Formats: sequence, structure tokens, C-alpha cells
Amino acid sequence: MKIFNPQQIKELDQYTIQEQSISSVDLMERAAHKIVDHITLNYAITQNFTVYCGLGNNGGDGLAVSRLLLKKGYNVTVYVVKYSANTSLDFDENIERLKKITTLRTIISEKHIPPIPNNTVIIDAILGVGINRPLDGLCKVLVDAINTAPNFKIAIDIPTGLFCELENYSTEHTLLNANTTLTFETPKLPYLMPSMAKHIGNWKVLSINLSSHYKHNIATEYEYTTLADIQKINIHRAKFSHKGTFGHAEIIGGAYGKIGAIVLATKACLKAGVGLVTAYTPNCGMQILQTTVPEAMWTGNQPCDFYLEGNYINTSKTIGMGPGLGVHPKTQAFLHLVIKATSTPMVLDADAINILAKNKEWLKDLPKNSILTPHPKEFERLVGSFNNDFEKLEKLKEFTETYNCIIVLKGANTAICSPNGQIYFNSTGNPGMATAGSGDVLTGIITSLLAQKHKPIEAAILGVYIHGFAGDLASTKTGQISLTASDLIKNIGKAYLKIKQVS
Ligand SMILES: NC(=O)C1=CN([C@@H]2O[C@H](COP(=O)(O)OP(=O)(O)OC[C@H]3O[C@@H](n4cnc5c(N)ncnc54)[C@H](O)[C@@H]3O)[C@@H](O)[C@H]2O)[C@H](O)CC1
Ligand SMILES: [K+]
Repeated sequence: MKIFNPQQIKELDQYTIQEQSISSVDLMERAAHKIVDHITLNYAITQNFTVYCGLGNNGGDGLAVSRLLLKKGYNVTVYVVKYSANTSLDFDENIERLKKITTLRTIISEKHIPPIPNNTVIIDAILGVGINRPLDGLCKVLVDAINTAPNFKIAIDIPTGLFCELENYSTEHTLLNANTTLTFETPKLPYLMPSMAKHIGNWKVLSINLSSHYKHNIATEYEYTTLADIQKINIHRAKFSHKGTFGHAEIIGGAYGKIGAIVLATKACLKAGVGLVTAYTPNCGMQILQTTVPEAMWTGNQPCDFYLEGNYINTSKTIGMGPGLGVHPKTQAFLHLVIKATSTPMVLDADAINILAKNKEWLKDLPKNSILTPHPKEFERLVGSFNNDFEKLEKLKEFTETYNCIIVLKGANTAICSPNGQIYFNSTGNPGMATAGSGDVLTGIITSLLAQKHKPIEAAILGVYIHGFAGDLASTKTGQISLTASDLIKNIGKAYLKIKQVS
């Protein structure tokens, strides 16, 4: 699913109006119905609502929602927030429609903000994507008052005060803290940013059938990977395929006391469908590997605390490297040897990333389209610090473009950035996955998909989706708190089945 910027949202709106021969006020009505459908599903008729409406189309949405809720029998108090003299045409039309069924109240200055009763759900329709400057005056004081109130808050489209682009953004600005944001057609970029969660709350995309033609043809910098996107990827197995068809992966890592990381990555690699897998560990890993993963082959490196360059034999296997590797100086030299000896894309995780962060001049030796899977701290070690999540995304693009690689920046809504700077946010997964070994499982899955000849960007997107999906399926049995990395591995198969089932 594409993520549009405010300019594209405006164009999409206009394009739809022409393509579907629908008036903009009717499009607003369609949007309002979707909001009201959500509200009627979630709130009893006894619930009171207080709706704050601005003077543009976001305010128009608020007026239309208020009218539809009143008609259904809800108790709704509507305030028009008079921060300027200008109003939009669809706002004006909706004022006329609403006036016929209720009395409108107006807030004209910061001195006249009415107290907020505690039994009411607040609906924020003050400003939407049309925001072009930080909140000040009446809007700022009102939003501060709403934020102080303990009431549940629903934002229409975006919480008032939020900017969807780096331009104009500052952490200093006031913005409304919603508990739920009901947004139209597409998630907005900030919804995928950790620092914005407290302003957006739980968000839901409501489709208002905007032009598929426009959506299909317009290029966007950001995408949100949904099940429908994943189902376009071919995971079908042909009848006459054999294990050689699905590649040979080599998982390199582990040290004394950290062999479990390689066990997890190797098992996950198999479960994700690779034909053959070899685990490359220190000698102390051999028995453990052969006992816990009999399907895997083992090859190794003698000492247990570091890796020896002399022992490495370059093969044509697809390499996933890093879990439990350690950062001993000899291991660092070994990693450099491996990346120089490899010409096909590889997966680098954990200590492999930490070693590269210490030796940035080696990054240029990475095979083209290699996939690095840092967590936020590892990412910061690679690219340096940043002031906010918008800047983080800029650094992400800069890095992948400079080093011709793919970064999988792990977290809620993992961000996957391609070498041309396109960013794909993942939609699966849950906080239960923030557990030991979860990253090792991901390394195994992505290496497996690369070995199976998926294009590197596809392997990263699909791998991250499957990993999160397995986590969601596992948590229905274990709950999030008890979820372990082994539970993820057990659910990889089910995740594949679900993806295929509905396709
Ligand atoms: N395609 C869709 O997704 C649809 C969206 N709808 C809704 O329309 C709004 C966007 O409406 P718009 O009139 O463009 O902008 P706003 O209502 O957000 O803002 C109005 C107006 O306010 C001025 N302004 C900007 N910043 C400030 C500020 N800090 N203080 C005061 N005033 C400000 C500026 O002149 C703006 O133009 C979208 O979010 C949806 O809710 C449609 O209803 C359905 C289709
Ligand atoms: K709003």
C-alpha cells in the first residue's frame, strides 16, 4: 500500500472527484459515513461525543460526522473553532446541513474555551493534512486543553498539529495526543514512526474508494506492506523441483556460550524453505548443531573465542552472518575476508554489523544488494546520531544509496530501505517479538529466501513480513509476554499457509 504525501493526497482527492464524477461534498459525506460506521460499531448509543471542528475540510468532516451521529440518536456537542475568517466551501455546506438539526457552538478565543465534561469522547476535526504552519493562538491553547483532559480522543484523518513531512516539523510543536486516529485511504508517514505513537494512538485506515488508477500510477517514496502486497510475490513450488532448486545457505556465527543464536537462525532458515543449509561455527558448536538441527550440515573453525581467516573456504552458498559472532579483532579480520570473498548478496546481522560500524571503510567491500538487519542501536552505530524520526529515515536512504545495500531497520513497523531509497514499512508483528533470539530467526528467514533466489529487496520484505506474521500467530497461543524465538520458528509454516490460503 502506497503512503502518499499531503500534496499527493490533494491530487488523489481531485482526481477521484473528476474520475468518479462525484462532488467534493459527497466525497466528504462518504468519508464521514466511514467514520460513523467505526463509531457505531464501537460505542453504545448512550455515549456522548464532543466534536471540535476547524474551518477547512477536516472541520467539514467533523460537521458531517456530527450530523450523522445525531441522526442515529447519539448525544453530540459540536464546537466550531473560529481561528480565522476563512472557511472551505464544503465546510460551509456542512454548516448549513447541521444547523437544520442542532445548535452550533463557536469558540472564538482562547479565553472562551468551555470546560470539557469527563463523560464525553472527544472528536478532533480541527486540522487535517492541510496544516501549513505550527499551531499558535486559539488552536494551540485549545489543543493544550484537550491534551490535559483525561477523555478518550479520536482524531479524524490526522491529530491536529501533526506534520506529515520533515519540512516544518519540530519536536517543540504542540500537537494533539489522540487515542485513536481514523485516517482516510492510506496511512500517513508519521504513523510508522516510534516517536509519534503517543500522538496517533491506535490508527485505522478507512477506505473511501479513491481513484485506483491514480494510486496505481503515482510513485511514492514510502510503502506499507500489507497481506495483499505479499500475495503478489511468487512462493509457489513447482512439481518437479528438488532441494537444489531452493538453494544452499550458510549461516556463519556463534561463539562459546552463543551457539544458540546459530541454532535458531539455522532452524529458521530451514523452516523458511531453503533446500540445504550449512552452519559455520566454532568447533564447540558442532555437537550442539548436529544434535539440535539434524537437517543441517556443519562446517567450522577451530577456536571458540574467535574466527581464523585461514580456515575459511569460499563457496557459492548464500551467506547469512553475524548472530553470536563476537567482535574479537581476529573475527573482524575474518568478516572482512568473507565479504571480500563473496560476490553475491549476503545477510549481515548483529556483531557483523557492529564490526562494520567499527570499520566503516570495509562497507565499500560489501557485495552489492547485501541486506543488513540492524536494531535501532546497531543502526545508530552505523550511521551516527539523528534528531528525530524524519532525520532517521533520511540517514537510512543516504546509507543504502551510498553503499548500494538494503537495510532492514528492526522495530515496530520495521523499515526496509532499498539501494534507491525506497522505504517499505512492515505491517505484521507485535511487542512480544522483542525477545532474545528473535533477530537470529529473522536472519535465518531472509538468508533462506535469498538462497531460494528471491530478489534481495523481495527477500527482505517477504522475510520481515513472515517473521512478524509468525509472531502474530504464535502470540495467539502464548500471549505476547511468553513468546520466545522458538515459538516464531514453529509458526513460520503456518504463516506461509495463511499467505497462500487467501491468495
Ligand atoms: N482525500 C482525502 O483523504 C479526503 C480528505 N478530506 C479531509 O480534508 C482534510 C484536508 O482538508 P483541507 O481543507 O485541505 O485542510 P485542513 O482542514 O487540514 O486545514 C484547513 C486550513 O487551515 C489553514 N491552516 C493550516 N495550518 C494552520 C494552523 N496551524 N492554524 C490555523 N490554520 C491553519 C490552512 O489554510 C488550511 O487550508 C483531510 O485531512 C481530511 O480530513 C475530505 O473530507 C475527504 C477526502
Ligand atoms: K484532525
